[in-house]
Amino acid sequence: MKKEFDVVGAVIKDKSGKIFCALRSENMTLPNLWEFPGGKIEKGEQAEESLVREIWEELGCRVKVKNHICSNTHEYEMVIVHFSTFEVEILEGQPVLHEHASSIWLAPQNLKSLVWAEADIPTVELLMRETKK
Ligand SMILES: Nc1nc2c([nH]c(=O)n2[C@@H]2O[C@H](COP(=O)(O)OP(=O)(O)OP(=O)(O)O)[C@@H](O)[C@H]2O)c(=O)[nH]1
Repeated sequence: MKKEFDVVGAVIKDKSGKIFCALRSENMTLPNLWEFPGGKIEKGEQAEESLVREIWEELGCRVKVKNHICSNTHEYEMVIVHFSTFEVEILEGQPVLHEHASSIWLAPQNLKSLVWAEADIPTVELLMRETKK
């Protein structure tokens, strides 16, 4: 049976509405794919707590979790990921890459220029649709 994980991802926007996108490094699972920073929810944690912890570990900044954006389940070859994204606001500091290979701030309409982890596509599409309204 495939392992299943609950995973949270952060949608961080700058003042102009650009979104922070992070590139998974070669030594991570799903290497060289773009993602929303975040990670697995650990036992006993709420989704929001995990996101605050993961962003601190991965990007070294303090964030506040705002609204829920999207939840979906994606079945990869090896694992099943239950993925939820939230908009987060940076309270202190600026993202510094501790684990990712690269990062870029992109306007929502340009998000599809990157190759995303498959579980992230529903969030990407929702963010792109929102800006067209
Ligand atoms: N952080 C994050 N993980 C994602 C996204 N999309 C997605 O499919 N995942 C998957 O969800 C899982 C989250 O793991 P993680 O980023 O916490 O990685 P980890 O260090 O705990 O473990 P691992 O990299 O050894 O699996 C990975 O299997 C990753 O491939 C995303 O946007 N952000």
